[in-house]
Amino acid sequence: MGDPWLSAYDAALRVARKAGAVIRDAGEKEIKVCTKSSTVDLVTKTDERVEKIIIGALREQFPDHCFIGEESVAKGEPCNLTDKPTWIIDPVDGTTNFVHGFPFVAVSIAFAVNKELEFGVVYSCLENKMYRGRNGKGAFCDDEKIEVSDVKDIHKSIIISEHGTDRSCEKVEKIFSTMKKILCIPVHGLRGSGTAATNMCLVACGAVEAFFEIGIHCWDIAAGAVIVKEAGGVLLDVNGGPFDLMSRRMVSANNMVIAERIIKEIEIFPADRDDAPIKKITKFCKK
Ligand SMILES: O=P(O)(O)O[C@H]1[C@H](O)[C@@H](O)[C@H](O)[C@H](O)[C@@H]1O
Ligand SMILES: [Mg+2]
Repeated sequence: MGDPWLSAYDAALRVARKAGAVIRDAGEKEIKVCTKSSTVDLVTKTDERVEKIIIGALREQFPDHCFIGEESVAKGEPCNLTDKPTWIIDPVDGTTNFVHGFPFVAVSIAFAVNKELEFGVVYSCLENKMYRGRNGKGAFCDDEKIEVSDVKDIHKSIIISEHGTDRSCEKVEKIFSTMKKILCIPVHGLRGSGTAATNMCLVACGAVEAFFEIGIHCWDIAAGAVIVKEAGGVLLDVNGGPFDLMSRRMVSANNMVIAERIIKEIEIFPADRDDAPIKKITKFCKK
């Protein structure tokens, strides 16, 4: 049998580039900002427009496929991963960065069949870097093959995490307590690009050893998960168990030694699963 998902992969690359160009253009103009689940969970017309462009183009070519998109889910569409061919899309990963002109913004498109991720494309559109990975076929940044770092000594590592968009003090305390413990191991440094998709690509290309977060969504990490795995890295749950795309928690690392060392320090807090019963999110826009 040939390569059943090659045309889907090519379509993902094409539409990611197109989406990135729309985001770059929109960043030059005035950006009207609305909020979703909290006052720091930002959304713009560009997020919605780009998601429509991506899903519109893919649906035209693949009318039988299913779609999970960040902005569609916010409007009340289901977020269930079934065995059917399913696209998992974050049109603008790093919306806060986009709004502020902080230069890491990514289009993230993944494709799963039988609940297995087949490929992932992360277009870091302000840097103009196309990261991509296909199951069993390696990971690339533009035309260059990428690999995770070979560092096993946590003391020689850089670790990424993020603060997320839930600012309840209890959670923020746990996030900072975890970060403090990791910093005091000590590691070489802690970083955060503001986009989970880009963070995972930084793990994949060996710039950092690990990225972990609780509270991310499947669309933030699905494409990055393929890229990390294909670059030789590992994906785990924050409790050391198997990675679960819908669980809203993840550790991605260059190897098990680094992953398990970080996991020892992570203070876990609850996050509702992505496939929990649907809650439409009310959007607030200032007049
Ligand atoms: O909402 P977008 O798509 O910009 O993505 C999120 C990031 O990817 C997270 O890592 C990050 O922690 C934030 O939750 C951020 O919202
Ligand atoms: Mg995102």
